[in-house]
Amino acid sequence: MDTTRIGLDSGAELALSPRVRSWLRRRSWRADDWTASQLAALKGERTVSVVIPARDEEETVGQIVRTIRTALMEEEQLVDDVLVVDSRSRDNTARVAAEAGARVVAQDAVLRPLPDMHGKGEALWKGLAATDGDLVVFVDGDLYDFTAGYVIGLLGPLLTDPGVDYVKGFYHRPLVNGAHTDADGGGRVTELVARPLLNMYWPDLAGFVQPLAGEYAGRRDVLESIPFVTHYGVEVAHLIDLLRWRGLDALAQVDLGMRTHRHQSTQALGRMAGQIMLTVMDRLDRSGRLVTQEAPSTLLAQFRRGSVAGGADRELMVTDLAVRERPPLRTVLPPRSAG
Ligand SMILES: O=c1ccn([C@@H]2O[C@H](COP(=O)(O)OP(=O)(O)O)[C@@H](O)[C@H]2O)c(=O)[nH]1
Ligand SMILES: O=C(O)[C@@H](COP(=O)(O)O)O[C@H]1O[C@H](CO)[C@@H](O)[C@H](O)[C@H]1O
Repeated sequence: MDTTRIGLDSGAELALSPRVRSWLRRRSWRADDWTASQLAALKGERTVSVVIPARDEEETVGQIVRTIRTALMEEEQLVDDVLVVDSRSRDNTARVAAEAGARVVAQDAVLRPLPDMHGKGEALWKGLAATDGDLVVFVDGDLYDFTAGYVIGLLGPLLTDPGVDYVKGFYHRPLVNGAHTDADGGGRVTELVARPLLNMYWPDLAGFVQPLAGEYAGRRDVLESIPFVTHYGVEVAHLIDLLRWRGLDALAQVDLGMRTHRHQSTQALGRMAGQIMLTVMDRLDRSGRLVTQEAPSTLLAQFRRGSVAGGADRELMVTDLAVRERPPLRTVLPPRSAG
């Protein structure tokens, strides 16, 4: 089986650890290595939930839900539940998702007595809590070219290899800016922040093509046993925590082809980068690898063009990037009844 199209140049052959080279060969697949009918037959009694975190995604969430329902719930019975977590949307995300056939929950309505937390990581943790599938697939709600193959590819290793607990998607990520497309310009925070930091401090994760991919899947018992960092720290923390707890071989990746999505502004990505850096520094601190006299500030000052009162031509704005963390869900939920 041609499991991957990732070639290694001579420099990489020498530089990459044998463990990562071996992992790349054994733990990289392609979405078309499986079909929905094959996996539907294989899944047996196991159940599958798809969780879509969505904040102001009325333009794209409906098509994603319809694709999943038609291809993977009606034509094939691979997916049992598709949930959209309405993450304080200010548009018609909830209505569009419901009309497309998704179950919809409001992020802050799940596990109500708990105090609210914020951001994408919170939406995902609440989505995990509001579903019960043995396997859980996370799909961003802002994708323009989502196909059922994303879900099929992510489920493939989990349904065929009991040694795999968690699967990340990877893809080519064009950066679409109006009429101009940079074929591999997407994943800016990945290339500028996450990949360098992971290579520096967790080189075993160097083989992940898209460590921040928003499409990934895992076994519920594993997902309920790890913390979910709020905001945009969630993906990088998952990889670091799972590497430490389950080991590299429990992780895998699948080539999903191409991914285009709604791009955020550079300043928004600056805030995302700050949250990822704070998460990485927290993980370094926890493992005793970061010795500092004082904790890093969580405040980010940014400057944006625009007139403000008094005629200044740029405005200083300050954002508190502090991320928090939800504990493993199993420490919050009552024990599941056996059976
Ligand atoms: O507070 C938030 C922030 C983001 N998202 C969703 O998480 C996904 C990824 O977020 P975003 O597109 O902002 O990140 P990017 O893909 O630009 O890195 C999208 O479906 C968002 O609607 C969310 O549910 N709550
Ligand atoms: O990969 C990235 O650099 C960022 C930004 O992507 P773009 O530069 O807008 O294509 O997108 C990802 O990062 C977020 C933080 O982990 C994830 O939550 C998003 O799902 C993912 O798209």
